[in-house]
Amino acid sequence: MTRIVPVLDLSRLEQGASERRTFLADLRSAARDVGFFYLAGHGIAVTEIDGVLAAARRFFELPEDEKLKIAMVNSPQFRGYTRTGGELTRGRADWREQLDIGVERPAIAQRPGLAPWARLQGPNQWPALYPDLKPALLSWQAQVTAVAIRLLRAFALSLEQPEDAFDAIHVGEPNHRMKIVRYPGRDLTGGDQGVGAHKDGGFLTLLLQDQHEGLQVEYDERWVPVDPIPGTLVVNIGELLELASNGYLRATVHRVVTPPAGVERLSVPFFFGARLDATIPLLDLPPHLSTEARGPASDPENPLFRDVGTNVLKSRLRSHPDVAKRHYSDLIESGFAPVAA
Ligand SMILES: O=C(O)CCC(=O)C(=O)O
Ligand SMILES: [Fe+2]
Repeated sequence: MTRIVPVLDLSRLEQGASERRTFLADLRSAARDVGFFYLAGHGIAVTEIDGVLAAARRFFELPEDEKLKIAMVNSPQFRGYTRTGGELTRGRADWREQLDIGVERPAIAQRPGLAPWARLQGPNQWPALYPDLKPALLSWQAQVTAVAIRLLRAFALSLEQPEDAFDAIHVGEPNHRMKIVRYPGRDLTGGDQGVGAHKDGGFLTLLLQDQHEGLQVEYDERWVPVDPIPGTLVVNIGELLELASNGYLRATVHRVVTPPAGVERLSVPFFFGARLDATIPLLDLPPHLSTEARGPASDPENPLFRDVGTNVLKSRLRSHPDVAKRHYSDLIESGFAPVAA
């Protein structure tokens, strides 16, 4: 039986012209059909994979008050710790705790006329009691960024575009976000929504999951499990790639179901986005592809904008109303974005 969510081996890109061609065809059909695949052959060492999961585990074992010292609500850049139940998906609480990390850059001094999304640039928050976390997560960030860029180039080729078609959206100031996430077991939570059904907002997501099940993708009007395969990353298409390909590629809805009682699940999603100052291009697809482009399936509750910074800021404000109220009340009062109560 073929898997609904296929496994693709990235090293085939380097195995001669014919292997490369079939890899690109497989990539295109996986991304178009289910929008999710497992990536093998990515070149990231097992020790690195084990290391980032161990670092995540140690962070979550810190005392609650230590984690709360770096609570996300301190950060206008939406970086830091969110306790279980503190994040909303479509207005409902997700039962997971997490630490959000972005690109380490200095904050931009505020002045009149600056775009609202310029406030998203700035430093991360790190736990004083666990100094090794920063190098572990920044090392992971660098490795998955390199894989994401290789994949993005492969996507460009698979859509019969120049290899550098997406360079303008990341070169110089790549923008991405990652998280370490812990889903507590059913005995400790208020429901079964680990994270509610959603699409990812960036270009591509590269997800590392531990050995526990829970991730599911919507396919053919049912939920299909994306159970862990050791050594692989799970890749899914984000809304920006759907938008750039006019819906030829699909940003698929997915969710995480709370683990059974006594089990906790860890994951490390990495969201490769576009520069905040970028505008998403509309690719000029060849006729045999453009006739099959469905147009992006924009969620009416969450409309998409080609202007990346506006898009990112609106979705962050919606997910984290406490940060919105503390740091963005001026924007909310001016009607910039609706925010959950
Ligand atoms: O934890 C996971 O497996 C997936 C998380 C996810 O979909 C997200 O954070 O966007
Ligand atoms: Fe997601």
